[in-house]
Order: sequence, then C-alpha cells, then structure tokens
Amino acid sequence: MIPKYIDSDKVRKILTWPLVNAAVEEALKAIDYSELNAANSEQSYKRQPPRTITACGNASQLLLTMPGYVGNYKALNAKTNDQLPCSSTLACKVVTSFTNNQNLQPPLPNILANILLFDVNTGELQCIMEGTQITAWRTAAASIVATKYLYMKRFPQGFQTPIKLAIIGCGVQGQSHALGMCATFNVSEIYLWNRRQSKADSLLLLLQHLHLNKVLQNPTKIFVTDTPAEAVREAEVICIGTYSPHALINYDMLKSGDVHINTVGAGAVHFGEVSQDIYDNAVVYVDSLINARTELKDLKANIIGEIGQVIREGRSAENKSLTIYQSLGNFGIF
Ligand SMILES: NC(=O)C1=CN([C@@H]2O[C@H](COP(=O)(O)OP(=O)(O)OC[C@H]3O[C@@H](n4cnc5c(N)ncnc54)[C@H](O)[C@@H]3O)[C@@H](O)[C@H]2O)C=CC1
Ligand SMILES: O=C([O-])C1=[NH+]CCC1
Repeated sequence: MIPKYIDSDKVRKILTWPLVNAAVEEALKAIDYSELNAANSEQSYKRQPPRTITACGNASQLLLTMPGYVGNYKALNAKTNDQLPCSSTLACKVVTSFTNNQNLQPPLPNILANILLFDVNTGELQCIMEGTQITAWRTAAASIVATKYLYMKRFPQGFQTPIKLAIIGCGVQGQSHALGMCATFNVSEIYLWNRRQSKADSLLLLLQHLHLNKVLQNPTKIFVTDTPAEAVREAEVICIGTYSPHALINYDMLKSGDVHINTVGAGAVHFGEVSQDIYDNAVVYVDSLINARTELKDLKANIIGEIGQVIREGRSAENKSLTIYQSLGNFGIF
C-alpha cells in the first residue's frame, strides 16, 4: 500500500488557534502514567511512552521520535456532530533538529517534522502528514494552555485579563507564540527581541499587518527592543524560544508581582535560556515528567509536576507569583 501524503498546504488549511489549543489541552491532559487498561478494554486509553533522541554525529543534528497510541475512542463528525464508530490510532511524530539548516542557501527550518499514521490492525504505514507547521503551532498552543492554567486563572477576569507580552527570539517559535498568544488572549502590549533585529522587525510588520486587516484584534502597541532586559521589564507573560546556551534573562530584569514564563528552547539542552536565579524564585511545571527525568536531569529547579495534572485535578498552581512552564515538547496525541 502506498501511504497517503498530506502536505503542508493541506495541513495549514485546517489549523486554527481554537482548534489547536483545544487539541493540545486534551493531549497534555492525556499524559498520565496510571496502570493502563488492557487492549480489549471498552474504555478509551492512551500510551505516550518517553521519546527518544538520537544524535547524528553531534548535538546540533538530532532525530527525535515521539510515538503515541490511543485505543477505543469515539470521535465526533466535525460537520454533523454525530458520533463516529469507535476507533484507535497508532502514530509517531518524527522530528529532526539540524541547527545549520538556517545557514543553507536557500535556508531550511532547523526543526522539520513528519507524522506517521499506521493501520492499527496490520501495522502498515497509511499516511505521512507534514508536521513542521503542526510542531510550530502545537508548541505555542502548549504554552498558551500553560499560561491559561498557571497565569490567567489567578485573575477574576480570566481570559479577558489584559497582558503585556514579551517574545524573546523571533524565529519560528517566536512567531507562532506571538500569533497564538495574540489570537487567544487580550494582549495589550507586545515587546519583541531577537539577536538579529531584522527578524524582530519582520514580526512587528506581520503583527501590524494582521491587526490592520482585522485578523488579529490585538495588540495595538508593538515594540522592538534593543535588549532582552528591555523586552521583559514590563512583561507579565514571557515566551522565550532560542538556541542560546547562555541565560538571556535573569531575575533582576523581571517586573515584580505576577509573572509567567514559557521557556521552550535552547536546542539539544532543553533549558538554559533563563538564569538560575529565576528558577530559584519560581515554581516549574513541565509537559512530561517522564521526559523531564532524563532531559532535565541537570536542571536545578523546583519542578512541581505536569500541566496535565493541573488541568485534570482542577487545582491551581502553587501560591507563587513567578511560574515557569518548561516546555520539552511532545507529540500531542490524545
Ligand atoms: N519545546 C518544544 O516543544 C520545541 C522546542 N523547540 C526549540 O525552540 C527553539 C527555537 O526553535 P525555532 O524557533 O524553530 O528556531 P529558529 O531557528 O526559527 O529560531 C531560533 C531563534 O533563536 C535565536 N538564537 C539562536 N541562537 C541564539 C543565541 N545564542 N542567543 C540569542 N538568540 C539566539 C535566533 O536569532 C532565532 O531567532 C530551539 O531551541 C528548538 O529546539 C522547537 C520546537 C518545539
Ligand atoms: O516536541 C518537539 O517537536 C520538539 N521538541 C524539541 C525540538 C522539537
């Protein structure tokens, strides 16, 4: 059987922020390690084992594999809302992170992804879905869900609470975080910083264009800053997605009071963009504790648990004004 290929144009057409945010929220909730039901169970169940990371020669060339299985689920027909027959999905997201790609002529994204879907009865490969954009959207959506549960829930106005947002690093992740956050929350001001300023300028132009064309309602005030310190000085929510091996922000740079940080980058080492004194003063949540045990073993931080636990158990984050969502990344199956 020749697998069906779903290219990036087709994928892009179905992605919207409400859809991706809701799917990612379910996927984060679905990460649990309770004894799973037998395969012949009537109930829906899922498996998301730890991901593997293979270095291909050196740490700047990585292959990440993220398998997932959901058994016995009943989806709804998106058009009619009727319940579809019970089904199961076996899939694996395969991501490469080759950090020299941006220097190629023409450049390629550093992070490339494909999602493989298998026949659950025979194991045959049925479909390959282009996953690069899904990864950009999924990662930003996970930060959005973390911001919703760790930060927005602190305020009576919830989602409507106006926020000043800082984006540190305006590459693929910086852009998807800026667009997703502005599409979801009431962002009153946004501060953009990138090592090479032209990328921050381009993101400013894109945001202005989308605002003028009423694709985005906010923000009305957009600033490009000369330093990360200027970008975070007023910010209540900070999203940082770079390959920086050194901390770009430290505790003294943050405003006092309620602040939430989504830190998604730093390449092969999945932390380091944020200084130790920020971790010392914060409580930290992750997407996957199983992956954190290996990938964050050198991080000295008060890791409280997973975002999924916070959502499932309906409990609010610890009573601390500074929270961090330390994003490692995962497949996003539920
Ligand atoms: N947690 C997750 O689920 C995911 C994490 N990532 C990570 O997010 C980070 C960004 O990925 P992309 O946006 O796709 O890459 P990108 O190449 O599109 O953007 C990277 C940005 O980082 C900046 N940068 C690189 N080195 C820097 C340094 N030493 N100091 C300051 N800025 C620096 C660049 O100027 C660029 O704007 C990477 O570390 C990547 O591994 C990417 C996808 C998913
Ligand atoms: O989850 C993901 O797709 C990734 N995490 C780190 C790089 C890509």
